[in-house]
Amino acid sequence: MENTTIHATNGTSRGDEMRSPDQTQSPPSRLSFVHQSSRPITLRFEDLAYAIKSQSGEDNNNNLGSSSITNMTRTLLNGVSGVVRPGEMLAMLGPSGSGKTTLLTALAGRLPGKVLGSITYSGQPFTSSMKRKTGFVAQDDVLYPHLTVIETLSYAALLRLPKTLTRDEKLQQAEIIVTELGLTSCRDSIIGGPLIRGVSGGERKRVSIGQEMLVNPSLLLLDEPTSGLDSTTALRIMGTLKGLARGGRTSVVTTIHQPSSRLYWMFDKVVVLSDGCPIYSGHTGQVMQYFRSIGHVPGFNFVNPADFLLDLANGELDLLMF
Ligand SMILES: Nc1ncnc2c1ncn2[C@@H]1O[C@H](COP(=O)(O)OP(=O)(O)OP(=O)(O)O)[C@@H](O)[C@H]1O
Repeated sequence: MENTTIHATNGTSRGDEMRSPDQTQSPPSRLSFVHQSSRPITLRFEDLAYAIKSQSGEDNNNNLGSSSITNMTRTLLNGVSGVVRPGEMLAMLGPSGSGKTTLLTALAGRLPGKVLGSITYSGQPFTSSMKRKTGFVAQDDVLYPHLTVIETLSYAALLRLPKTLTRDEKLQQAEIIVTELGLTSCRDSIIGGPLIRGVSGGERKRVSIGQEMLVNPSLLLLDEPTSGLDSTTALRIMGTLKGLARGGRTSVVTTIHQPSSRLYWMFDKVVVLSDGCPIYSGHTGQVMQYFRSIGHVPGFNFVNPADFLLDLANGELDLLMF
């Protein structure tokens, strides 16, 4: 049985789980193909640390243009652990620059240089076979500006779905994704780009997510999937991802900036980062109980635990009563 792992300043762990009613229900979905995942994966990361070498230049003599370069090491992640089982959704929360994207990129096996600690995928290291089972939606997605929404998804379906499906079945999957992600009204609009006006930023983000959902990943990693979206659209997308997680036994990991309370409760687990260090890693339902147990109680009645966590991660301790 899995125990909740909580890393905080004192490293304490707690066991009881509280869940909101929202967490126990998976939204219905019609993603027929993507719900057929037969390769569920447990993602486990333990004590991750990552540092980069940066150079800072300082002019010694401006007239002669000479300068001294100092090599500095900057730690971007330190002691981060967690586990995501098939069907679970994990959120990475923290202030801007706290290391969320770095951690997500590490879990996707895409970080250059050495990541200390251990990352395993059902007990195995990252391999090219694991890469094929992983979907990654980056913060700045790259799409062809001249293709329409349905063309983009149809090409992705034709290129990336297995040969066991007929051409018509593949195209049908693209249509299902269009409906599922609420893209029907812009189905035939071009994606667009800096020079040609196309779909909105939120619609564009949904197309990027759809491209990855199409291929039925065992592990789906998404960087800020809800940024720039209104809360209703954000909830709808997360509902779709939750349906994918539950139905397809996909492990879903996302970075997220400022989730609403309803969005927060859609996640099973959360890792909260502060300057690259975890202040919490475990079940979403246990957060308040855990921080209360170590003396951090919100100064007023927080409706949204995410607000409390972000205050903590930002060092806003004056908002708290001890
Ligand atoms: N290759 C790099 N070289 C120098 N600094 C880097 C590099 N990659 C990341 N950083 C720094 O590491 C820190 C963490 O970056 P990261 O993108 O992981 O943060 P984040 O929590 O995702 O931020 P945001 O919410 O703003 O996207 C930032 O201060 C960033 O500037």
